[in-house]
Amino acid sequence: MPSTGEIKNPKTLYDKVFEDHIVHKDESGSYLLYIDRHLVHEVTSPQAFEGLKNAGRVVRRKDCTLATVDHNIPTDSRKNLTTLDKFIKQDDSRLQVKTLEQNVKDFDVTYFGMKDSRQGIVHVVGPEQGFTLPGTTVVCGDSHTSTHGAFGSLAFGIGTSEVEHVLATQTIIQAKSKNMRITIEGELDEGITSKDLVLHVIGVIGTAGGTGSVIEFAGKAIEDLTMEARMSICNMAIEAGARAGMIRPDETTFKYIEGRPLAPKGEQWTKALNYWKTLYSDEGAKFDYEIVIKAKDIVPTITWGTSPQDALPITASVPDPEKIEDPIKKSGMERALSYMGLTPNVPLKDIKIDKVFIGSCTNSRLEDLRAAAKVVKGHKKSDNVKLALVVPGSGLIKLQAEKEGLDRIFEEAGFSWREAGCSMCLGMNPDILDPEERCASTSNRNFEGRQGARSRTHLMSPAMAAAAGIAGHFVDIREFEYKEDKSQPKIAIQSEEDAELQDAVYEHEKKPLADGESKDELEEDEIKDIPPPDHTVQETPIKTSAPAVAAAMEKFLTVEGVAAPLDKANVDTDAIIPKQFLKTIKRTGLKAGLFYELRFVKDDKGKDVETDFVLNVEPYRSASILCVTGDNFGCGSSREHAPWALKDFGIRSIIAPSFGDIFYNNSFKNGLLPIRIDQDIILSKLYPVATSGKKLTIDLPNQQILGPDKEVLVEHFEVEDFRKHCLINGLDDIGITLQKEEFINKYEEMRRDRFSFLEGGSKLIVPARGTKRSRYGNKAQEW
Ligand SMILES: CC(C)[C@H](C(=O)O)[C@@H](O)C(=O)O
Ligand code: SF4
Repeated sequence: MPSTGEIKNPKTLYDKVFEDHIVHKDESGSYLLYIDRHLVHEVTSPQAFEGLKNAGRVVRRKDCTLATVDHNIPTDSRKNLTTLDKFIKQDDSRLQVKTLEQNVKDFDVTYFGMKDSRQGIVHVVGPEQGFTLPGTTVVCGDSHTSTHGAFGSLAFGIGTSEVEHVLATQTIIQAKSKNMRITIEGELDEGITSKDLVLHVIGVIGTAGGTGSVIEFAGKAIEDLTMEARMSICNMAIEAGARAGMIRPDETTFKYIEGRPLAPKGEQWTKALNYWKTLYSDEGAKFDYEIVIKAKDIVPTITWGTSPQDALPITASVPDPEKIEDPIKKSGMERALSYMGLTPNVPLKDIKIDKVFIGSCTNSRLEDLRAAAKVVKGHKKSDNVKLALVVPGSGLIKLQAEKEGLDRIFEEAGFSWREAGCSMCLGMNPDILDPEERCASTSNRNFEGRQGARSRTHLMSPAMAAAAGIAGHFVDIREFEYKEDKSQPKIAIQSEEDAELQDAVYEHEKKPLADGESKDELEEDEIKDIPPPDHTVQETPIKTSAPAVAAAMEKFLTVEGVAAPLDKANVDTDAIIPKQFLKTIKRTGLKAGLFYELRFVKDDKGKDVETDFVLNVEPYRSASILCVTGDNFGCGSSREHAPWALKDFGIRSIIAPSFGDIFYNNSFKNGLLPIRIDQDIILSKLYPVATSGKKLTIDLPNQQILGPDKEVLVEHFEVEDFRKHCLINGLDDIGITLQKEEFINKYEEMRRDRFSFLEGGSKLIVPARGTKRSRYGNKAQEW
């Protein structure tokens, strides 16, 4: 870090990146931020493109947009892939993929389809291609966009309405988050991975621990990590409830990026590097929260329950609810144990598994596959393990792994080697667990039903998942006996085109850095002052008269209705609307999927039968308010289908102590009002009214909640002025933002100069359409 003496106005890494992207600030404190990189996938984009089409709008910055398919696609061998119609058997999955293919064609967006080796999980593809760069703002209609923060970018998941907003305006409306720093002091012990580290952190701070904050991960243990390991950590920042995770870019970062297809080259590289080296938290910068964890305290960690915070050392036993005093926590633990089919006090190492999943945007990179292959080498999959899937994060990772012979190692051990995609991480494709099957999984979410109806997921590192596949039960990786297999793996033969594409990205694998080599290459004195932006942040008052173009939503003034009581914490969006309902390309008709796993069970004939879940009981079938007692409602996935489903059911407002950030945002975009109220007030004043079946009134103009006799129960609730203004007037954000076009133009003018190394973006990619770069021959891409 360059020593600059005492810094007058010390800033955090987050502050710096945020400030460098402000296009405009209105007097209510709401910011319009410029977005440098927008990743798009098939699940959260159809409704956004449809919105653009209906309004006659175009994609503002095609060069800042990159699309691929990942969630819906089968992971079977693509050797015989001819057409999507034949290859994707599930109708709704095929429709989503084909809809994206049509949209990228109609809007001229760079796209890696299933016949392109560069296709993969969106969060693997961005960094792999050098599209993700330090100091950029990165968004995607996907909660794990936090992954990209490993590069020192400000990267976060958004909902579909925001996807449309970014496509149309290249900006996003944002409030400033809080700054949190988690420092991991000291060095990790041998064999402890970034996955153990992040599971440990979430176990300590909880899934709501980072709510409202951007977490900067710092400390020696983080600095020592590779980029791939750093990505696994930031990937799961969302599981800690954070808006984003960030890590200061350093030599490891620069080395990773250099030479990648979309990385800046020549003079632009030097200019970029000079800027990137200014991206760190200044000494004395103010963090709202500081957490320090000792690296030495981190051991191999796995989850036992249905939330990522249910993490324990592998040496522990299944927790015992009898030892818990807090009644809410106790009943939550009982429910989780019953769902997971676990008995208290059984050592975790004694728990047998049915399946293994090595993959997902958390752990499907080369380093992960190598670690798993090292474990598997020379062993055989245990007989009680029905399936062990290994799913590379991208086609290029698959090729490189095959070049190294990893596929042979897995296959010889009885593991199944697949094509790139999200696979069993959430089972929107054919890879799912059967009911009550237990999986050792390298993914990031162990929610109920996540990998299939009544599936049981345990999160862990790739080495631990691989070892569980060999032993048939969970294993402390430190005790695992590796086999030294002398036989040389058979190396796969690649086509010339594939080899070329892969070299462009993985060439550095051939020449690993010698210790200390990188440090000297980029001297401190190369750091030059980057001129400050030539634009000043402009403030304008909120317009009170709505322009015709902006009026799109139902107005929200007062809502009077029955409030359905929900005595639960950490209600994730997977629970609000399970994955099978995400395959729609419309925003409506989602009522049937709302709380599906809680509202229905199957009878003997496989028909849905209603449970006694609150929304199935009178008078709550017509509830317009949800009164939740526990924290973190709507955590997890960015699926806007959650507010769509709630709205479709008739819910207009949700009261809870706290909310998942993305869900909170998505609600406002759909005329739904989430209200944060202290838990003790909910429990003492609102919940009793809800359980009595009487009505509450939400008065947004006065920011009050009234009881059945119109008595004031909550004197004042908080809501940002801008959001309130939009709800009351039924305003659509895009219309409002487009009125600020002059500011966007001005920002872009500055950006072309100061951040010239970001120009061109995805449009610098060698075109995939009908070129020899197609993986399966020289034919044109299907689209
Ligand atoms: C489909 C998408 C909206 C979702 C997300 O936002 O995370 C998915 O990737 C997930 O992991 O649940
Ligand atoms: S978390 Fe799973 S489903 Fe979501 S993007 Fe990552 S791999 Fe795909």
